Amino acid sequence: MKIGIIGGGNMGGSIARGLVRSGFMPASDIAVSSPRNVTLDALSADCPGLQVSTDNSTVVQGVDVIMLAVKPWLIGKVLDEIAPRVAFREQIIVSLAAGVSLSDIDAMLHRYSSSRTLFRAIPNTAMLVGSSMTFLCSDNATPQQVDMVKSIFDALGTAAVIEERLMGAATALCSCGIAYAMRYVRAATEGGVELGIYPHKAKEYVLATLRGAVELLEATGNNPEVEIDKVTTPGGITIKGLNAMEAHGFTTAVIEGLKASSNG
Ligand SMILES: NC(=O)C1=CN([C@@H]2O[C@H](COP(=O)(O)OP(=O)(O)OC[C@H]3O[C@@H](n4cnc5c(N)ncnc54)[C@H](OP(=O)(O)O)[C@@H]3O)[C@@H](O)[C@H]2O)C=CC1
Ligand SMILES: O=C(O)[C@@H]1CCC=N1
Repeated sequence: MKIGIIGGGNMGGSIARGLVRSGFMPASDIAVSSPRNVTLDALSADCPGLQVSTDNSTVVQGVDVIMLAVKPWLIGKVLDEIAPRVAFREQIIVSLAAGVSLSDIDAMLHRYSSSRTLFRAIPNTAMLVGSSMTFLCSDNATPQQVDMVKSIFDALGTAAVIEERLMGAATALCSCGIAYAMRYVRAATEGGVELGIYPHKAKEYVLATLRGAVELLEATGNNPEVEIDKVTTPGGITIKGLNAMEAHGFTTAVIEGLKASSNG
């Protein structure tokens, strides 16, 4: 398999770096285009052998999968640039653009081809370390094509194929969600500092605690409340902390944040 990636930023760059680092494919089978040489030079330094170009239409030649990793408002412009060089019957287009639907992309390509295979992929920034939760949906794809695209994102973490109607919710939960998790880490770290722990130590302790929480939930399969019950001694300090957090809107703040993201 060969992959052409248009846009070498957070997403496009992480896909290229992640696929090479994981050993999923050699750098020589990946081509990346981006307008600035500084972006391409950094990618080439990390992934020797990668094919790089400032010309988007170059990277679509001879690849099986074309990834669109540019900002949402550039998708139409990029498609107009590459469409004359795309073999729509053979090449799969995967858009990473949040909020741009399969039918939006289909409409942009209507004048170039009557039949095409389209995917949307919504990963998160943890692709870089092989731990992204990525959501996929598709139009006009065979089961083999779905397996092929899923295998790419499984190499960068865990991929799930979902209905397109759920993409907004999934984006909020897991793609924006990584920023929300970071904000919890920052908040907990700041709390630790106020309680007298050095910042770098507080962050280390918070991360270790979160790792433990994730592993407990994964190992037991329990609802988080079951695990919370094990921590909250009646009349003890944990319930006092939880109730103070709820009094300040913890759960509501998280849910309202997710809803705001998903409506955006
Ligand atoms: N960031 C995230 O967490 C997530 C982002 N997405 C989606 O992924 C897409 C990319 O986002 P992200 O990677 O964060 O954005 P970045 O800004 O990090 O990367 C975009 C890249 O596009 C390049 N670029 C700009 N104009 C063009 C062009 N005309 N042709 C080719 N490349 C171009 C830029 O190049 P250069 O560096 O050379 O200037 C840049 O490297 C967006 O549509 C976003 O909605 C989806 C899920 C999560
Ligand atoms: O904030 C955004 O719009 C992008 C899409 C999902 C994560 N970042």
